[in-house]
Amino acid sequence: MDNLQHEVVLVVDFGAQYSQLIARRVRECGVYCEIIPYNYTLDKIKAKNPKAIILSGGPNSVYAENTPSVDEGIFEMGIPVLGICYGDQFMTKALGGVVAHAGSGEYGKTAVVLDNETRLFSGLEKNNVCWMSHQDYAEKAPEGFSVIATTEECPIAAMQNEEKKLYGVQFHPEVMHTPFGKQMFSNFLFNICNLSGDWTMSSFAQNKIREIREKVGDKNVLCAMSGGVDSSVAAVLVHKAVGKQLTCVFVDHGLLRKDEGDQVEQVFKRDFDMNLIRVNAQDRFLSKLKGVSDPEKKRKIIGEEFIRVFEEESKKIGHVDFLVQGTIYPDVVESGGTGTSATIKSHHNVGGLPKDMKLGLIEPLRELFKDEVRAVGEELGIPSELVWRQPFPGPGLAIRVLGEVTEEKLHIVREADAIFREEIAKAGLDRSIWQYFACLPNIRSVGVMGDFRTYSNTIALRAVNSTDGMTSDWSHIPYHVLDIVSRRIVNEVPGVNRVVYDITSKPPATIEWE
Ligand SMILES: Nc1ncnc2c1ncn2[C@@H]1O[C@H](COP(=O)(O)OP(=O)(O)OP(=O)(O)O)[C@@H](O)[C@H]1O
Ligand SMILES: O=c1[nH]c(=O)c2[nH+]cn([C@@H]3O[C@H](COP(=O)(O)O)[C@@H](O)[C@H]3O)c2[nH]1
Ligand SMILES: NC(=O)CC[C@H](N)C(=O)O
Ligand SMILES: [Mg+2]
Repeated sequence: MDNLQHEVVLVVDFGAQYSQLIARRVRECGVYCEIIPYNYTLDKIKAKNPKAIILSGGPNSVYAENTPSVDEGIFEMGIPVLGICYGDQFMTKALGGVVAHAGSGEYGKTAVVLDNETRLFSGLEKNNVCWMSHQDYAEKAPEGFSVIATTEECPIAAMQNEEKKLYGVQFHPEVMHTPFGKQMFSNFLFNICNLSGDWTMSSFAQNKIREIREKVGDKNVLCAMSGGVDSSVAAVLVHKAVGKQLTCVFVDHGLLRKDEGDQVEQVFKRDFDMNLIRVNAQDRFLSKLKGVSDPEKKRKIIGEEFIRVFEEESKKIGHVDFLVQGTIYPDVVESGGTGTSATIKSHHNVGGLPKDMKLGLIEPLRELFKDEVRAVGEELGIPSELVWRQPFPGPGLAIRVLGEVTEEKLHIVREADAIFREEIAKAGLDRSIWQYFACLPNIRSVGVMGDFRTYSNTIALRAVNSTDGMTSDWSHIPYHVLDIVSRRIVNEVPGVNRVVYDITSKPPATIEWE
C-alpha cells in the first residue's frame, strides 16, 4: 500500500491469535491499518509514517526471559500508542510500572467500570462488560499514568497518560464480546489521533490502478484467473491499469467442481472484455499428485504446478514479466507470511510457490480481507453473482479428498458436492451461507442397502458462516434440507453409504479439512 496516500495505523503483532481482528476494527472505521511483526526496526516503523501504533496481545509474559519486544523508541515518536493485553503489559513494564502474575486469571466476559469522562471511553456506559483473557496484570502503572477502568480482579483494567498520548487496556476491545470495542477504537482514532478516515474502497481501487500502471509500464502481464471473486477483482483492476497488455489464464487442473470449467469460461466471456486462455492440465496435476497423501505436500505440488503452467503459457505469449494473483490477506496470514503468525496451511498461491519463480508477482489484493475484496468488486461494477460467489480454494477438490487423490474419489466428491449445492440453492440458502461443500474423509464404513452389506465411503458435509474466512461458525442448516441432501447423495452417488455433518467452528477446526 502506498503509505503516502493514506493515513496509516500500525498493529505490532506480539503473536496474538487475533491481531488481524484489531486491523479489521480499525479499517471498519475507515482508517488503513497494517500488521507488522514485533521485531521490525524503529527505522522501518518510522518509514511507514504511522499516525498511531497499536500493540497486540500475545501468549508470553513480559517478565519472563526472551519475550517479544518492540523497539521502545515508539513511545518517543510523539504519536498515540494503544497497548492491548500483552501490549498493555509491555508498555507498563517498558515505562517503569510493574507487571505480575495475578492470583487468578480472568477469562471471558467480565464486568468493568469505565471512566467515561476520558476521551478513550467517552460516550460509553460507566458500568460495562468487556472480554478478558489474561493471567498477568499491571500491579503498578508507570509514572504519569492514571487508572481509567477497573474490574473486580484487575485494579488497572485501563490506564492513560494523556500528555504523552499513551493508552493501555487489559481487556480485548477487538473481539465482538467486548460490545463497546468498536466505539472505543473510533474514540481512539478520531478523538485522540484526530484521523480523518480516508480509507475507502474507491480510493483503494484508484490508487492500485495507478500503482499497477507505473509498475508494469509497457510490459506484458499474465493473470492467474480461477473464475473466483479474488482473481476476478484482481484482473479487473489490472485490466483497468494496462488494458490489452493483460492475458488471463484459467487452469483446469481436474480438481474443479462439476461443470465448473465450462461455466467459468462462459461467465468470463459474457462479463469481461479480456483475453482468456483455458489450459486443460488435468493429467499433469493428477500424475504429480499420485501416491501423495500429506496435505502440505499436496498443496505445494499444486502451487508449483500452477506456476509451471503459467511459465509455459507466458513463453507462448512472449515477453511476459509479471504474474497477477488474487492473493488476499488471510492467504498470507495462514501461510505464516506475516512474520509472526504460525503456518496453519500453505495456501497454494503463497506458501506453495516455488522458490525459482521467474515471473514478478503483482498481488493488488494482498492486504485485503474477503469482505473488502467484495466491496472493491462492487465498486468496480463486477456482476454481483460473481462478487458474492462462494470461495473455492485453488487446490480445489484435492484438499477435499483426504489422503491420496484419485479419479474415482474425485468423481465421488464432485457428484456429492453438486447435489449439496443444488439443494442449498433450492432451499434459497445459497446467499446466506458463506461457504458449503462436500468432502471425502477417506473413511469406509459398513451399511445395509437393499438387504446387502455395503462397505463404502462416508461423505462429510461442511457449511460455514464467516465474514472473512479467518474465523467461522458452522451453519445451522434446517434438518429437512440436510435430510434430503443425505438421501440424495446415498441414492445417487455410487460408493457412498453414509453422510455426516461437520459441526465444528474455526477455530478450533479450519474450514477446509486439509
Ligand atoms: N484454476 C485456476 N486457474 C488459474 N489461477 C487460479 C486457479 N485457482 C486459483 N488460482 C489463482 O490463485 C488465487 C487464489 O485462489 P483463491 O481461490 O483464494 O481465489 P479466487 O479463486 O480468485 O477467489 P475465491 O476465493 O472466491 O475462490 C486466485 O486468485 C488465482 O490467482
Ligand atoms: O485459494 C486458496 N488456496 C488455498 O490453498 C486455500 N486453502 C483454503 N482456502 C480457502 O480459504 C478459506 C479459509 O480456509 P481454511 O479455514 O481451510 O484455512 C476458505 O474459504 C478456504 O476454502 C484456500 N484458498
Ligand atoms: N491475551 C494476552 O495478551 C495475554 C497476555 C499475557 N500472556 C497474560 O496472560 O496476561
Ligand atoms: Mg478460488
